[in-house]
Amino acid sequence: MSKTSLDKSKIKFLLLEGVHQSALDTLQQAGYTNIEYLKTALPQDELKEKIKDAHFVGIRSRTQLTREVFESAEKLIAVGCFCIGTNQVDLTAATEKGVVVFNAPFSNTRSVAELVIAEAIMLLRGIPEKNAVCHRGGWLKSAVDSFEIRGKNLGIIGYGSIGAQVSVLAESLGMKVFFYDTITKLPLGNATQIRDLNELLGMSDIVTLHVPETPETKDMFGKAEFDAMKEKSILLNASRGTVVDIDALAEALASKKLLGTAIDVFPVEPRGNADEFVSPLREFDNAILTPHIGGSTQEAQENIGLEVAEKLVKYSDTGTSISSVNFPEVALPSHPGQHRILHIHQNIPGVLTEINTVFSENNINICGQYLQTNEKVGYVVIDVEADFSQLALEKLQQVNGTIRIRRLF
Ligand SMILES: NC(=O)C1=CN([C@@H]2O[C@H](COP(=O)(O)OP(=O)(O)OC[C@H]3O[C@@H](n4cnc5c(N)ncnc54)[C@H](O)[C@@H]3O)[C@@H](O)[C@H]2O)C=CC1
Ligand SMILES: O=C(O)C(=O)COP(=O)(O)O
Repeated sequence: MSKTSLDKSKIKFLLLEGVHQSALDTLQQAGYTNIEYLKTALPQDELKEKIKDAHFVGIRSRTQLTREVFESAEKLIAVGCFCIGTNQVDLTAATEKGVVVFNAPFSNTRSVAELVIAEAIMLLRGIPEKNAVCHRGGWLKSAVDSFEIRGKNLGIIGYGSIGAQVSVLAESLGMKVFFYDTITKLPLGNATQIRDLNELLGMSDIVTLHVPETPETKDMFGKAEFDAMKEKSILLNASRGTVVDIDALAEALASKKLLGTAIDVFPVEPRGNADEFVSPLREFDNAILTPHIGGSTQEAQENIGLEVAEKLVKYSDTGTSISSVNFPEVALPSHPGQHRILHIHQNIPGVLTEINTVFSENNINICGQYLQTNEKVGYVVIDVEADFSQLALEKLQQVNGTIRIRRLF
């Protein structure tokens, strides 16, 4: 089953933020040729205009898909986040509109972990400052505040896919790893979970943040947390810019409490490479500032392009919502020769009964059916005899609570 009710050449993909060529190749190989490709994110007004006739949209971390944007996106079926974070998408609004959201939860994790380890080594040796001084014609040959990474304590906050990889790499370099996470996690290697954040901060030479952007992690690292850190320790943040209070960090650098910092993500980031980057951290030579490139490697981007494009193709061709971040997960095996109806509805009592009544009252045989619900929506995939699919489609459109309905051949 890979024929869509709308001719594939009419199904429009809007790909933003320069997603990798592998995404385009995957879509084209699957027969989807109506692709608009842009290298940057779009301001809200332009985005609302462009998204109007898109059936699928592909974004990275920069594009804000707000409720207002979803209101304009009348034809939108699914969103592909070609990254890990989905905080830039109003997932509640997406779900209510029957729009499925996918991401790539693993493909760039190694890239972030490698960057973090490299930065930790650089900062413990004072390289950013020494490098800056050399560039200005100076010479800072000194061993003061210069340390090996071996034997140092690393404190990881958020021991998920990235945090756990940082843990393994750090141990291979001889570091002692401790981590703090809100849920109990299996420590890899010899790592130790610490239940109290302040305790972790007080014992770590290097602290690295790997939490998602949520209401709980917003500003979770402020003055109190800097105060709780060891003297002359280091903070790394390659998670989200909302997690760290940048003014408090600037203060900790100015007072020399910290030996240095590496920040990849900022509360406000330029929309594209042509815009100015503004931050109070610019004045500190011992701050490694990178333009949100933790996951920006060729390897990661190619894998993400393939992974997310495949998920979009699968959802378009077969209705499979497995690994979606906001939708009930459904994958019905194909029944050759049958037609497939995808019905998304509000999760209110009685909808499935009404759906099944349509079939019994009209003598339409169901060949396969799979329903899953979450707190907002129900998603049911039904395979029916080809001759009856048009009738079923028309009747199901009238079912109370219907949000969206689609047919595949
Ligand atoms: N700089 C970059 O280019 C990139 C940044 N990221 C960011 O890194 C984040 C983490 O990525 P993954 O490790 O793949 O996510 P993950 O979901 O696998 O792990 C996150 C961990 O943080 C924990 N956590 C959640 N709230 C917490 C809290 N308040 N305190 C302590 N722990 C908490 C979770 O329990 C989980 O173990 C992503 O959400 C994304 O925002 C991801 C990829 C690239
Ligand atoms: O994967 C993530 O969550 C990231 O932060 C990477 O974002 P990007 O694709 O580089 O805009």
